[in-house]
Amino acid sequence: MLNVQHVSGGYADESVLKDISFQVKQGELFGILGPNGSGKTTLLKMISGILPIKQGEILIRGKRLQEYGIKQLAQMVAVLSQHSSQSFSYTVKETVSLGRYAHQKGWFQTWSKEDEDVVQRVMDQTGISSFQRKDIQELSGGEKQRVFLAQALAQEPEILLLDEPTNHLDLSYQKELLDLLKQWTMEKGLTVISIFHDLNLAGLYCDRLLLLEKGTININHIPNEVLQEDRIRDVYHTKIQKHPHPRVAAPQLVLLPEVERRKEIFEINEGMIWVSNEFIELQSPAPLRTMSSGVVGAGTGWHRTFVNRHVSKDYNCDDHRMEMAAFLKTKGFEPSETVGMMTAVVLEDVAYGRVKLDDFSVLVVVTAGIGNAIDASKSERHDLIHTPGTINTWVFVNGELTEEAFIQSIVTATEAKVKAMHDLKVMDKVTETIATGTSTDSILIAATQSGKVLEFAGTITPLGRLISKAVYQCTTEAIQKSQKRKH
Ligand SMILES: Nc1ncnc2c1ncn2[C@@H]1O[C@H](COP(=O)(O)OP(=O)(O)OP(=O)(O)O)[C@@H](O)[C@H]1O
Repeated sequence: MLNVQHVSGGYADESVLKDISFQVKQGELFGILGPNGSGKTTLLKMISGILPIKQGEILIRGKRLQEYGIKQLAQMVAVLSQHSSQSFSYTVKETVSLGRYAHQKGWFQTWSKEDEDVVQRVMDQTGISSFQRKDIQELSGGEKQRVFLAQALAQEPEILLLDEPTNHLDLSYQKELLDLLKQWTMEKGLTVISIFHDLNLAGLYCDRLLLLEKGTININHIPNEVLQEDRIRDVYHTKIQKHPHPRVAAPQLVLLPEVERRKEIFEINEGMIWVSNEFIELQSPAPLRTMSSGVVGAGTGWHRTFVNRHVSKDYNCDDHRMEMAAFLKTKGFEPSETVGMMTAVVLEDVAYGRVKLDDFSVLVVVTAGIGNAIDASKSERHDLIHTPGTINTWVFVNGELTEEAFIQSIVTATEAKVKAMHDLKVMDKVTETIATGTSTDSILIAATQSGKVLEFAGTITPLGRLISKAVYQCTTEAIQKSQKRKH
């Protein structure tokens, strides 16, 4: 659809863009990124024919840009610029209708039924029909933006050029606009080329991204390749971290502030554990980085309160997450800051202990109910019944863990738990073989993310050794206490 070949040019004698080449296919949502002054707007002006090209060619549908007449080009390309403004007093509908100019024939321009239909349709699609009689000067920045988008769409272009289209738009209109553009590219084959300052929106919506750096192309590729930590840091001169979008297969970037919130030096220790009949609680002085399977606070996050709540053996609830969150609130805990688990064991049977090396330490807290113990290798012989007999394992690390170390910590802690069950010969009642856990075991790994960097947590690494030892000992002790209570 669009073919940019070795284009150079800019303003007066100075070449802002140097030897730019890329292609955009029909139906693509193509993003142009780059720091301030890198040449994004200049490139868009060249594609729209506003700014002459010094060297190279721009072809639209195989035909050189210069060979198109003004009206012909306006039927192919519409532009929504960053600072669309008009000084005349027009109504919304009149402003949108100006977009039909390129489609009107002859000297005596007539307003056809088709013109009217198109204007009404694009006003509906952009959600501005309800205020079509209002004066454009009376609208908010976001409303104006949508009117100018409708004007560009009324042109019925094949290529839509946008300079930061989400500027002025609040969160929901940003999403709505981009959803709409994406839909048009997919359903109507509209080609959209848009400048983005928000790298996350670009990563979420664009098929391909062109990253400009000082008037040259740094990379032209799929979002995952363009939005690499090193590349963005080098081009934008700022620290960022890449992480996956939680719902969509798209990369997202987060800024890493130079001035971090005041980091207190603290250590998670046994003195912070508080046990009552109702719950075991540990309050951290600052949020810890967590990975857990808690009823509340599951997945990865930052949490400062940890609660293991006692529930009766016949606890049954349609929405246990909601119920648990409500419980936490009644006890004065903030659910968004809490990892919460449930157990039916008597809480005073908790076992905990801290193990140390010179430069870091690990605190483990375990409650173990084994009435529901299961041999994982034969679990298909069990009915699917969730009972509260559960082993809840908390692992607190006073150190800084990598993502790898978090996951390895879960593996290592699980292996140590299985071995404790094995050595105590905890039986699966159905299969009459040694159990490996219960069907509802839960785990938490929480790290202070300060102090020693702990890259790995496999069983023989320094961190793995401490986790194995503490989890094995605490699980053994907690199981023994629970067995003793039963007899
Ligand atoms: N009308 C102009 N006359 C002369 N130089 C200009 C003109 N407009 C822009 N420039 C220069 O061209 C360079 C690229 O500007 P351009 O507007 O294309 O950057 P941009 O990547 O869109 O930046 P921003 O993110 O700030 O909008 C800048 O150095 C700018 O000073």
